[in-house]
Amino acid sequence: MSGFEVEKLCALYGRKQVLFEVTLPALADGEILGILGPNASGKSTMIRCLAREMPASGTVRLDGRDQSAIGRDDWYAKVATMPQMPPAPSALLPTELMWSTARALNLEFSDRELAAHIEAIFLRLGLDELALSPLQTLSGGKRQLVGFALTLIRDPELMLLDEPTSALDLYWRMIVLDLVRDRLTEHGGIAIAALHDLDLAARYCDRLVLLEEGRVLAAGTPREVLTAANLAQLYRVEAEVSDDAEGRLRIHVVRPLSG
Ligand SMILES: Nc1ncnc2c1ncn2[C@@H]1O[C@H](COP(=O)(O)OP(=O)(O)OP(=O)(O)O)[C@@H](O)[C@H]1O
Repeated sequence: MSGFEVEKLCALYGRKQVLFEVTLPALADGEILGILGPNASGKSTMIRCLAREMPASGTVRLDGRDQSAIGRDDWYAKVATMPQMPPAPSALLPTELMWSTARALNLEFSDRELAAHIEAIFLRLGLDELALSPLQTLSGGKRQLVGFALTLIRDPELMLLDEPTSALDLYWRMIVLDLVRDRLTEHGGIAIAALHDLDLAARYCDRLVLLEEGRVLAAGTPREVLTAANLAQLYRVEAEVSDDAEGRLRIHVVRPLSG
């Protein structure tokens, strides 16, 4: 695995253009890229295009190979996507969903190995006691954790996560991103996550892209792009950016800017 490159990505819904020549920083093995931007700036659309769920023009290269040159089955084996919507409430059990996803991916696990693998994932995510509870009886946050568990079934080269922590409390937000980091450290790969939480973005992402109305406003390390001026332009908020006692970037949003 050598990297992931995205150049001049353009996407439309009908005649409405939503992404305008979006180029991402070249990503190396082990890196997490955060995509930040206000509502409707195009984050989910970008994740969908990268996941190959909707057409786009431009260049997408995984491991030096053009996306279009990689067969669909091969692509879905290499790329795990967590959509913004968690698994719908239904009578399905979390464990059934994990098994059917693993079967659809043709993973080379014996039944015994797969059962142990799923149990380990559920344990890490605090889902072990809910494995046999129908999804319709789970809270929204727990269903989001089940959605994340699905991306951990295999070791993808690329993880695409659309607001993976939006329904989670403070503890589970960090556990999910710690797990992404651990996966990349242990097995390699790249993660791209659309996020709204600036503190999480600063803490976990190696690089950030700020999206404004489908265009890149800024790209770079959290320290380079999370400036008071960029936050004012992007989100229309007054923010104070400083370092905490441990040298971590701290963002304090003071108020919405009027006008
Ligand atoms: N299926 C669709 N058909 C038509 N327009 C769409 C569709 N999905 C999204 N859009 C439009 O594309 C633009 C970008 O939407 P997108 O969902 O990518 O934004 P986002 O940054 O993920 O927003 P949010 O933070 O609210 O989830 C919006 O103007 C939205 O209305």
